[in-house]
Amino acid sequence: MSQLPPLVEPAAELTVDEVRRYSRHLIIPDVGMAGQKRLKNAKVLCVGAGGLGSPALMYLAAAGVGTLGIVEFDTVDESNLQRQIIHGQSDIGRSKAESARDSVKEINPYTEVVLHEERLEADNVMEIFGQYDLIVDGTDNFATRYLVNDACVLLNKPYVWGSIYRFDGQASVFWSEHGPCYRCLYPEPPPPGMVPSCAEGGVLGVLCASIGSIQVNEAIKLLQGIGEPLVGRLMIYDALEMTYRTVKVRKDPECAVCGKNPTVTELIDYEAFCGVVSEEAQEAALGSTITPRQLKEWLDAGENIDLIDVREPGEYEIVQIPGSRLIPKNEFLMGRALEDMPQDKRIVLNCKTGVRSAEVLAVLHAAGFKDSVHLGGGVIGWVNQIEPEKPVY
Ligand SMILES: Nc1ncnc2c1ncn2[C@@H]1O[C@H](COP(=O)(O)OP(=O)(O)OP(=O)(O)O)[C@@H](O)[C@H]1O
Repeated sequence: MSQLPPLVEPAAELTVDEVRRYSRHLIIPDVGMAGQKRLKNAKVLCVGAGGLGSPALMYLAAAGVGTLGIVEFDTVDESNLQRQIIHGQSDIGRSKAESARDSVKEINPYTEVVLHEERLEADNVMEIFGQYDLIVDGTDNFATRYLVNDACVLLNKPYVWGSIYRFDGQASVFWSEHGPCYRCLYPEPPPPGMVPSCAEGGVLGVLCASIGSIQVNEAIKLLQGIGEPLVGRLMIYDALEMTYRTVKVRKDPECAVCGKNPTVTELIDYEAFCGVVSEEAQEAALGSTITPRQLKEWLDAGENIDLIDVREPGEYEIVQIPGSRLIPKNEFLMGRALEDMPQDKRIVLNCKTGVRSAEVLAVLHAAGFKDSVHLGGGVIGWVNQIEPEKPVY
């Protein structure tokens, strides 16, 4: 991919204060006065003010982007602060959108901030995206990614994408007019439960800065029309090995949304498309879900049960239900754990919130362990109702 034309026209002028503020940009030949004026005229939307959205918003603001939109519906949780550096201790419990706006304003009072305090969904995305030149995605779920992608294709907007997990990060720019879209790379979402989220698997806080700042770098290049954008390339970063590499991504002529004969010509139901919980799991959980109080009664009465925790070892180390033993979900999905299942005891599964245990329950029911059950609400529900002195995460 060679250089693309600038996405926005330059603003009429910079004030004396702005010249002082952006002087280290202005003396870069590739940016200069014209480039900085383009940033001033730019309208950039960041979806999510979380791990990726934090550094993205902070650097977009510091760089002098004139208008920053923030779509975010959630509030700041203590467990966010390890990586979501746009929020601080005193923001716990506040709206993330408002907290992010305050930080942006502190970094750069010349940036106009527009808040969209709602969940981005099929029925608001076109109206919101229509107000911006470029979309930076800082979200963490497949339904939103396919939604953002499809809306960007339909509106012909560049989509600056990033993804993080533990020590691994990826970034790319999807822009169907000039290259592939997200669906060309990932035509289908993974089956529910197959790809763990950061909430399940964890994420190194500083990885957000590495990938979020690459997203800002790409946004700035696109707005100004400089350098080689990541259009048609996927950047893969391994923070443990400390390697960056890029691989080519080709436009798929059969792509459902940007191909020659698209089947997706308007927005769809993305929650259903991404199947947050599989149908098998939902079916298995029907009539086979117990409450924390029920489990407590069984444990106190010495019932003949085998309580199996299907989370990851690091999660088990933080907090467990007394008497449980650990067998991570994948051991069931790969079929390895089934051999060790007791024939003479009722199996009770638990995970963090009840999603993963429902997936395993479906596997157990299919393997003939029909009376096995799982704990609705998982270990979080257990701590809240039975052992509130224990930590949650
Ligand atoms: N459809 C959406 N509309 C608006 N904001 C979204 C949407 N989907 C996700 N987000 C926001 O994107 C951010 C993603 O941030 P991050 O991946 O760091 O996760 P988190 O949800 O804050 O943390 P965790 O899942 O670990 O508790 C979150 O603040 C989340 O509320």
